[in-house]
Amino acid sequence: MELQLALDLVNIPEAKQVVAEVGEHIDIVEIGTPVVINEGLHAVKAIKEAFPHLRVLADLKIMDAGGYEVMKASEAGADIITVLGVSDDSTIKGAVAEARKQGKQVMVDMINVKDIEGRAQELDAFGVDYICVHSGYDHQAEGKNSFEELAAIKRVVKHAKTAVAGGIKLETLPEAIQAKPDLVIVGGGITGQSDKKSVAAKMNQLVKDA
Ligand SMILES: O=C([C@H](O)CO)[C@H](O)[C@H](O)COP(=O)(O)O
Repeated sequence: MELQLALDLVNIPEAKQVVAEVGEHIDIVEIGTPVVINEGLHAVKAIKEAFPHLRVLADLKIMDAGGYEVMKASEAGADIITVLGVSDDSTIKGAVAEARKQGKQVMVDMINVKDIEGRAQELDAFGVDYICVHSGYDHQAEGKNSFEELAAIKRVVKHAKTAVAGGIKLETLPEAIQAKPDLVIVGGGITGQSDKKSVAAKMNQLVKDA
């Protein structure tokens, strides 16, 4: 099991500072959607150049033009690029085809997918690399999490890796890892803490021991 740090509410210099602090305790660093909106793909390039040993995920949440957007994120240095599960099949297939060409990976974000199990089976057949259940900020504000959805995709996904994201904290991590996802994604649970390094180290230990 691996740990991904999501950077959402920072600019490029702040992102570098956080990764410098916790980098030894994470496997993947995510350039979050708000950062991409604010800074563009320069943020992906800057973090990949500064920390070449870490895999970088560009959380573009692609909804259309899958092939083109995966190509641009790949050029910026992203190793993994996100596409929305609610997108058209052709968008997802285009993203996967381009990722294969570029030697990159595609993560599908299942945010707002209604038939989680059915869609996960379809996505698995399209050859996506990761399927991620996710309670976004707005769902988190309503007290939701994705732990049941994780158990649901674990029942049906045969090839893709599984991931879980959305409001995971040190205290809720044991519940998140119960269904044994391949990847746990944590943003505010690390970046919102005063001692980020120690929290990241504890989370990484739990993830690696699971
Ligand atoms: O994808 C995310 C969200 O939609 C904002 O872009 C976050 O990266 C993801 O939810 C993880 O962050 P936390 O919920 O703060 O753990």
